[in-house]
Amino acid sequence: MQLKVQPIDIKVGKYKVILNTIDAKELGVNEGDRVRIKNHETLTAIVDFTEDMISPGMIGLYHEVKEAMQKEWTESIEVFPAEKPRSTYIIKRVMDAKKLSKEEIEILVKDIVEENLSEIELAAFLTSTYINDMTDDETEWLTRAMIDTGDKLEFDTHPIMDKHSIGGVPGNKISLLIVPIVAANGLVIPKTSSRAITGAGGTADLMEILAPVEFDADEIKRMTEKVGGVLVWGGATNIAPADDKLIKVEYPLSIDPHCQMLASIMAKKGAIGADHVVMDIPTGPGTKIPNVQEGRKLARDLINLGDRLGMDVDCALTYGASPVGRTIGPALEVIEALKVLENFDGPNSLIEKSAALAGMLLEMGGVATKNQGYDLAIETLKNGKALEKFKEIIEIQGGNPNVTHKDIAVGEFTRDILAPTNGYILELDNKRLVQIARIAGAPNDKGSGLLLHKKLGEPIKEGDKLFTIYAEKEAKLNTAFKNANAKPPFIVEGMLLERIQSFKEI
Ligand SMILES: O=P(O)(O)OC[C@H]1O[C@H](OP(=O)(O)O)[C@H](O)[C@@H]1O
Ligand SMILES: O=c1cc[nH]c(=O)[nH]1
Repeated sequence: MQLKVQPIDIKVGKYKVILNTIDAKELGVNEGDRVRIKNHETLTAIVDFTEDMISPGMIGLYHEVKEAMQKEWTESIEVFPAEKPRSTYIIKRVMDAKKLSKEEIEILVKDIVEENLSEIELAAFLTSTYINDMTDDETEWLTRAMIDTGDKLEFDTHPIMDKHSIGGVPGNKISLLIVPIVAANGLVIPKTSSRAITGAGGTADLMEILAPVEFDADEIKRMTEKVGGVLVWGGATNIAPADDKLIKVEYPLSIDPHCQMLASIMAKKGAIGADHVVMDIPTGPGTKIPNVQEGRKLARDLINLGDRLGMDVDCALTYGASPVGRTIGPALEVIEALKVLENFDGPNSLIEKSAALAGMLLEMGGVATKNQGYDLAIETLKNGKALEKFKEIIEIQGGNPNVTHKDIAVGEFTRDILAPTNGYILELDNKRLVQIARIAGAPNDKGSGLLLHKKLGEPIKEGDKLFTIYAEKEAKLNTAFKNANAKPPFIVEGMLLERIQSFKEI
């Protein structure tokens, strides 16, 4: 069918076109099917429908298709129905709990990277792997395919250190302390991070407040060679490019399937050529890993995958039953991290966790002797060397190295949630805290989030502040406030939990 071209300057992240339903019917294609479009070159695109936006006889070309055809622009093009990519049949096999071959996984990852799959197909793939986990072999092939479809970093110097958290605990701003501690001790740590997946602020969302985080592989190498470390967003690089495309679909589903998590993390480590990696596995109710047994199992899987890829991986099962520190959401978390770096002033949970993991890396990298890493990490925070290094990292990434915690802007709209009664904080629901912070606008509104005044086990009096919600927009604040009151993320109880009476005849 010959159709007249109508450019639509909207970026949709893949090759997509939009057809009037009348033409679509005549072509015999349904929404989500593929068409091949031909001017001088041929390109396959996913079909959207409209009844009124595009008239019959026309075809709307979204930005990516328009760009691809720009070289040899024509006013009309030929459109044919096309086969779906082979990956869609491979995804069906995953839905049916069938095991995939190495070749099938390579085809699938290539199609993900080349944007040949729709969000629906990607969601089906992710949901299927959430239900039917992959085998060790499949996970290794998935990881290798993710590494091989992107750029790789090769440093002349070794060892290359790295750290990664599986996420799932709110307020986990520890990378902002660990990377400078490790680099300040002469080790090399080119850290790439994701944005939030199930949380209200990923490391990349936090770091972006202090400096740009979008760099390509060559820039990451150059900056790391200069100052020993970086904190950048993996999604902006072409390092393991399938990763961010999958994470974008995981985010609205709030899922992080086991095999995807392993591949996502280890592909980023493999692509930067990491020799020694420390993995943070927050464990406890309301996290991705509910108990220590599950945590140990994941640790074994990560160590095993590291071994298959030639990396030395140590895992830290960390306390995850309540947030790290007292802040959730990008700006609030950055302030808390900067205060520790500037004055060694901050919650124990944040300082202890960061020093413990940094200490493991210092030992693995051979700059601290066994069991001395933690002390060296604390010393590096106290003597200001970590702050000095962090400033170098901020500067090389294009931020202001003289920034202090006082410069970080938080949301101007705030409301306090108060304790309904005297008692103790008996429960602190991680998932609800994240939900409330997200409703308030985090992570995209960087100044939105929560400041916790009380944590698990702490005593509280009726009317005391439990936590403060920060938001950049008043409407979001009010919705978050209502949501927090409707289903509070805390349970406050007196010491007498419940009175159970003996059976008495009255
Ligand atoms: O949003 P949830 O699922 O909590 O986890 C995502 C966060 O966890 C990891 O942290 P890091 O890069 O090791 O600092 C990711 O990179 C990301 O920042
Ligand atoms: O980088 C990360 C962290 C947690 N889970 C993932 O899938 N990727």
